[in-house]
Amino acid sequence: MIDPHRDKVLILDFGSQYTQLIARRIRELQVYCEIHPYLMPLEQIEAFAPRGIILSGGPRSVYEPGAPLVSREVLELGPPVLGICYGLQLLNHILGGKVSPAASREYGRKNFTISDHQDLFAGLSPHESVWMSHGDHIDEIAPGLEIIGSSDTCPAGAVRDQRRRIFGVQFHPEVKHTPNGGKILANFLFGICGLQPLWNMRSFVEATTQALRQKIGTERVICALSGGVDSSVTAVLLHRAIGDRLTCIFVNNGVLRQGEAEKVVRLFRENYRLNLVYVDASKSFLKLLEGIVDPEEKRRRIGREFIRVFAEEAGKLGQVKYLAQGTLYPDVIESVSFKGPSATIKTHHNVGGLPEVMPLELIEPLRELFKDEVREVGSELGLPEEMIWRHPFPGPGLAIRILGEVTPERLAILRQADAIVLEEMKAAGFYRQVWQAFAVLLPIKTVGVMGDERTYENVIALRVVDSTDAMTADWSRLPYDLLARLANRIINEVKHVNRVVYDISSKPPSTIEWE
Ligand SMILES: Nc1ncnc2c1ncn2[C@@H]1O[C@H](COP(=O)(O)OP(=O)(O)OP(=O)(O)O)[C@@H](O)[C@H]1O
Ligand SMILES: O=c1[nH]c(=O)c2[nH+]cn([C@@H]3O[C@H](COP(=O)(O)O)[C@@H](O)[C@H]3O)c2[nH]1
Ligand SMILES: NC(=O)CC[C@H](N)C(=O)O
Ligand SMILES: [Mg+2]
Repeated sequence: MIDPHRDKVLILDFGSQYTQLIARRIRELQVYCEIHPYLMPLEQIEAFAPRGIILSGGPRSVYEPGAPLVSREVLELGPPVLGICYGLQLLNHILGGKVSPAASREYGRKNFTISDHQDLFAGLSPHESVWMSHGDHIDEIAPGLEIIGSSDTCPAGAVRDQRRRIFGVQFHPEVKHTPNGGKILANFLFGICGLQPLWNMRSFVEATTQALRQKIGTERVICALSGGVDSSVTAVLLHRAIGDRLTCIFVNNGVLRQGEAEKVVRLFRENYRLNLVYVDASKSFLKLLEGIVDPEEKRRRIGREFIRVFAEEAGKLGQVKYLAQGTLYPDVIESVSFKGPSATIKTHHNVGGLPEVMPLELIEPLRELFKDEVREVGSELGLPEEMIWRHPFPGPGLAIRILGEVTPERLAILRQADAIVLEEMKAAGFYRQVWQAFAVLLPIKTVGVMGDERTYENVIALRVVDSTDAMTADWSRLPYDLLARLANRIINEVKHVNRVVYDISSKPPSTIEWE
């Protein structure tokens, strides 16, 4: 078996907003890569054994005191190096050239003239459109470097040293606004570094299954399973590796969607025959939520109860060594990035520090993957489409979509409305096109008229958003007739609702959820 990690690329991060995009593009070209802070020690770089090194862009200027630098040794390790934007300026600086502020800042689409098509620009036209975003430029080119491309205001727009296999571009090949950026990256990876496109989810599944078997040996593993994409793929992958030695714990917290508990249990018990402990703790959760209207207090109570229930169930299982979690690569990057541990990581991302409660070692088989790669793994593993394309659903569930107190009556209203939203979104073919679609029950009543009778009933807000990572989002421009159908069905079919409104706020300044 060929190891999909064999041909890998190291991306040293200098703080560019595009660093993750570089990684995405390389992965799309089927090459494994990792992002590390520019301060990664030389021995660690050597141990990582990259077959190509990319220096990212960054907000600083190389000539400033305290600018982020790497030692010259990094350029002399052996693997070819590609500097992008700040990375190019850095190369030039380290190799003895001069970088200074340009007369005019270049920002946006630019025409770029290519003067050499041998390696980095093989197969490209003499003129290409590229995306620029810089205020500094190469003023004096370092000894050994030659110019292979330029724009009207940036003479040293692309440079190389063929002997030492060092390359640099002032523009950003990783953004879509550089239409042939992918070709340039492919030239670097396949032409210059001589890599092979080994990274695909089939080989990932094979390699990871073996690695998990080796690591876990004869020990036992537990996994908190929500039925969401991340924990489901984690569970199925582990089940494939260690079979019966995996036990999943799925908690019904009383605020799940309509039919969700049954669906998750059926899918995992019947299709995968995996050990699934189903804990119906809905009574205790709902009891704890009685009278609570503050959103943060709802979250805290649900989080604490999750941990209690989980610990109790895990305790019943006896000797367990590992806890599996569906941590993804963006979570990892956020916590190791150039800027240091990020404050934006959501505290809710795992079940809330379970390892502190129980002395378990963590297993995170998806920690190298982006969400779309996780979905592909799910597909390789034969998970049903419905599960793979499921919208994210928060751990505190419907509790944070019922504004005000969570009561059995109000839960029933929201569940039914929510089920209609999902059904109609799927029927109209819009479910997969949007990031999330759900109903929210508002804590107010409004007047309506039904069959000549005055009504005084609840309002449902519809929230449907487009997003790529939930960090920013915009309301989806759904067709009016779909909105009309949603409103009609909800008002007609759900008792105690007489009005539906559509949320047209973007994030920021609003958030996706209402609480
Ligand atoms: N009802 C539940 N029972 C057991 N574990 C749960 C439950 N809800 C959430 N969890 C745990 O909390 C983790 C975080 O939940 P989160 O919603 O962020 O991720 P997910 O459900 O795996 O995927 P998605 O983001 O697609 O919903 C889950 O991966 C799972 O381990
Ligand atoms: O597991 C979770 N526990 C939570 O407490 C929680 N709050 C928000 N979300 C999800 O995170 C994304 C961003 O949501 P917001 O824009 O509302 O912050 C959206 O996808 C939300 O659904 C949660 N997920
Ligand atoms: N985007 C970048 O990498 C910018 C690099 C450098 N700070 C400049 O403005 O030229
Ligand atoms: Mg979830």
